[in-house]
Amino acid sequence: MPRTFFVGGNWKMNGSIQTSKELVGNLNKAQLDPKTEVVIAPPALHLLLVKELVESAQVKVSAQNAYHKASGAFTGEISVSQLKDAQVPWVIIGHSERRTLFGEADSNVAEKTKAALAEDLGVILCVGETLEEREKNETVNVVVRQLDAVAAEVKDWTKIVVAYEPVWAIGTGKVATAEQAQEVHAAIRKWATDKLGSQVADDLRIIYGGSVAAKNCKELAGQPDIDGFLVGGASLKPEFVDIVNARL
Ligand SMILES: O=C(CO)COP(=O)(O)O
Repeated sequence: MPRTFFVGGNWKMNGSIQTSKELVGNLNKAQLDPKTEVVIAPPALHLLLVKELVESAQVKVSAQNAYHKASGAFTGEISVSQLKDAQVPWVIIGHSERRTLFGEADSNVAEKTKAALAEDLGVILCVGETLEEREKNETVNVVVRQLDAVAAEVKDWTKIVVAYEPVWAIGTGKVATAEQAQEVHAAIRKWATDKLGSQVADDLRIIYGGSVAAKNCKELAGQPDIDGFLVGGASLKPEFVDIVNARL
């Protein structure tokens, strides 16, 4: 079975009630490639509003983060169980901004992923190297370390989408070339084959994130191991629709 193309829009900490309504309104009006799975991740405060406003069954919502405990004295956090209760079907885990700005270690990412899957959520699991790590030729080692940490806790990867997001490409306008991205995606698929078996590896969606835009998405989408995108800045603009339709 060919892997279903997956395009996520990570709105990060952007927008207001009004702009969220406008973004969903634009998506509701757009012609989306029916073969693409679309998941948008608004700020937590806007998640349920956005979920209510989305008209197409093709478009689902995602949280940008979650805490692994079900409930308790964890001020400011939202649990995976609360996401499940609110019928939010996806969660982004391990985004590099969570890792670098909020101190999330590989072990935190692993326990969050495990907890989210236990609630039957889909997980967009982010991995990727810094510029310094790339320059030291450590890209694949870093990504494998990040994936191994999750694989130590999680055996069933069928509800995980891996997002390869090189940190140096995020929000910088400096997109990885199609060759650079394909090389790492292929290494991730090889890791999955060795660690999880060839069937799981064949089915695993590996998406690319980092300065994806209408102007570069088609070439990236043409690579054999690029199964979609996780889009930041451009997911707040009308061009998000062009990215969803990259394979058309
Ligand atoms: O971090 C990203 C998506 O999660 C990518 O962000 P940009 O598309 O703004 O580079």
